[in-house]
Amino acid sequence: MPTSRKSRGTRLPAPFLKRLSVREDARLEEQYPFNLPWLKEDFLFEFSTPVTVLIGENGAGKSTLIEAVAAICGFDEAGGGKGYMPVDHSRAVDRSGAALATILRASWLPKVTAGWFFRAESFFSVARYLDEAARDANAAPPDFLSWSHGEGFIRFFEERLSRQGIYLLDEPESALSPKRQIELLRLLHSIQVSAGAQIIMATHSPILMAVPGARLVDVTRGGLVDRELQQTQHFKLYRDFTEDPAGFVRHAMLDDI
Ligand SMILES: Nc1ncnc2c1ncn2[C@@H]1O[C@H](COP(=O)(O)OP(=O)(O)OP(=O)(O)O)[C@@H](O)[C@H]1O
Repeated sequence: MPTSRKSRGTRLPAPFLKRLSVREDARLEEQYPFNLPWLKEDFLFEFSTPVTVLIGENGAGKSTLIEAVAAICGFDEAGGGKGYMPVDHSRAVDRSGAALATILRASWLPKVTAGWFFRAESFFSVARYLDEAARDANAAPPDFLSWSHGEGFIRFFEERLSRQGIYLLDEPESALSPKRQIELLRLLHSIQVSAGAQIIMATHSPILMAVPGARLVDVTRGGLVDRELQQTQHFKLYRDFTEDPAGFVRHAMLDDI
């Protein structure tokens, strides 16, 4: 992977963010986000691979956890990198991730500040912001918006993920066809192999869950649980669907799934 290592870069391999735990002095209040079911006083998550894939049911708290990591990294909660504010904050931006971050302790080796928080819903604002910033600097704008939504996403990932840093991706599949998801899978695999960057990604896509060597972590009510791809609910559902689409749909109509 072509990594533009600046003098401040590290030679150490990812993962750079090693551990997240609840601070000893934290008080877990009754309201969201402190009442997420897996958030206990002894919550501890150790990152062991360059690519970590978070899975789990809708509402499990994956986005909230990723937003908290974004806040810890100093990234804008609405998406972007350190020091970027691409989204108009005059309209309410949910600060739950930042609230969660206040009770978490993060351990790094080394602390990296480069990276990006990618959210599908703010990609348009982020891409426009990057164009404006480039024009202000008399540079060529990256122009991610002149492509289709999915093509723009992939070009953005190709450009950004080749740099050393920590990258937080929240459901990046949302604009990607299965074929484009395979392109992203290839990129993620190269990062898993080179360890030049750390990726923490929440996804519902079984294709993106299949990054060879990546750690697959299920966010459940009881805690964060390691899984094999074939054990996941997502994989089993898609497998059953592709094996017998008509039978699968018949069962689904009966609310039998
Ligand atoms: N601002 C909020 N106030 C109260 N509850 C919230 C708020 N934002 C999210 N929640 C609740 O917190 C839980 C976790 O939400 P979150 O978006 O982190 O889940 P998720 O695992 O990312 O889900 P999905 O797969 O649908 O994206 C959900 O039950 C949600 O309804």
